[in-house]
Formats: sequence, C-alpha cells, structure tokens
Amino acid sequence: MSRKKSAKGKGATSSPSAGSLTGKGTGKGARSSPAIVQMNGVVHPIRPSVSCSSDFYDIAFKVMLVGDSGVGKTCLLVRFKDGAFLAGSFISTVGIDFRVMITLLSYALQIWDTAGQERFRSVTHAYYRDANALLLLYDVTNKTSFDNIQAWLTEIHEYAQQDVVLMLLGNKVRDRVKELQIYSGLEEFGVPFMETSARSGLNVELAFTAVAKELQHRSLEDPSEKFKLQEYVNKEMKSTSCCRS
Ligand SMILES: Nc1nc2c(ncn2[C@@H]2O[C@H](COP(=O)(O)OP(=O)(O)OP(=O)(O)O)[C@@H](O)[C@H]2O)c(=O)[nH]1
Repeated sequence: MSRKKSAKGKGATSSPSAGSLTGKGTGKGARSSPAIVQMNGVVHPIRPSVSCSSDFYDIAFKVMLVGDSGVGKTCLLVRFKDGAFLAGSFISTVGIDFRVMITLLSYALQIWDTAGQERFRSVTHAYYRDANALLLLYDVTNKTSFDNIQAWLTEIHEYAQQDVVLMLLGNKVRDRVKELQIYSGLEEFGVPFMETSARSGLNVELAFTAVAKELQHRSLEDPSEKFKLQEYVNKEMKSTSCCRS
C-alpha cells in the first residue's frame, strides 16, 4: 500500500471550527496542538507508549467519544492518553472538549471528546457528521445510560456518515460492587461491543486499537479479507482476561 506522509489523506476530515473548543474547564477557545492534551488549563505530556508525532502519520481519522453524561468518556480518553484515572469530583464536558492527535498503527487519530448532556446535542451532531469512527459509551452501572443506547444509535444513523465505524463500550466494568446484569440485550443493537474500565484501564487501549485496525483495513484499496472487529475484540479481550491476575 502506498502511503502519503500527510495530515490530510484519504480519511482526513474537516470539522466545524476545528480547534475552537470549549471543554471541562478549558474555557472558550482552548486549543491543543497535535502533540499535547490540554485539560483544566494544564498541558499534559503524551504518554510515551503512544506516539504522538505529527511527522510520521499517514492518514488522519476523526474518532469521537459519545454517550450519556457521566458514562466516562473523558476518563476513558485521559486513561488512554496519559495512563491516569481522573478520580474525584465530576466536571461535565461543555460542548466539545480537547482534541487529541495520536498515532496508532501509523495512522493519525484525531480524537474528540463530546458533552453527553442533552443541551449540547446540536453541537455534537455538527461534529460527528464527518467522524470516521464513533465510540458510543454507556455505564454498566447505570441503567438509564443503557436504555439510551437505542436513542444514541438513532441519532448516529441520522447524523453520522453511513460507513462510520461504530463500537459500543460498556464502561466502568468490574469497578463497582453493583453492576447491572443487562448484557443479554446487547446483540440486538448489532454493533460491535466490548467492556472497558477507565478506572483500571481494562481494555481501554484495545478499544482504540480495534477501531484503528478497522479504519486501517478500510483504507486499503483492495483488502483481501474483511476485518471482523467483533472477532478481533473478542480474541483480544480473552487474552486480556486469561492473563489478568
Ligand atoms: N468506577 C469508575 N468510575 C468511572 C470510570 N470512568 C469514569 N468514572 C467516573 O465517572 C464520572 C464521570 O466521568 P467522565 O469521564 O467525566 O464522564 P463523561 O462521559 O465525560 O461526562 P460528560 O462530560 O458530562 O459527558 C467521574 O466521576 C469519573 O471518575 C470507570 O471506569 N470506573
């Protein structure tokens, strides 16, 4: 496959006023460069295990985290980027939060965090119209967030691109004593699914890698065989659980 060293390749996306973000404490107009994460006014260095240089990526894909308020979107992204968990008081995202550019499988992923609150929905719709991948989160300890999955899928089908890569993440798994037993209905959504924990880091990297692999596969001009996202995730999740103490 021939690859161009360009920030705007095949999968490159444009967003309404990219960079003019409001977020959790970042204030209006907060910006983050491709190599840093800005949060609460603090510039966080990139986690060393994830390459963030904008010099070596081939194609920029836009990945967005969506889902109800409080399901853990920001924490998942911070866990992925910084390897840390944002414990303590919960500050809701306002509009669209920090923009992160990372390189995964030699593809640049531009990752956006969105506000889960209803009042920001029109803003987030405008942004995920050109998203290449959406990670839809719910909280496995919160039934309302599970019940809202269908409504989210309806919105996604209405506003996102038809071929958007979509994955459902049940976050906060194995963190709380009282987990809801609501997984049985998941197949009905027909969307690849996996469990994550932003708190422990369980499967967080896998979620982003799986999406990157799917995007990578789709960008091949003549993929010899179809990449099966759910199969890949199942296989990798098994190997995670088999090796956990
Ligand atoms: N136990 C546990 N708590 C979590 C986890 N992920 C997030 N939380 C907590 O859940 C709360 C909400 O997390 P956020 O990441 O801010 O939620 P959000 O989805 O970004 O919310 P909005 O910005 O309002 O859309 C915070 O108090 C987090 O500490 C997790 O995996 N396990």
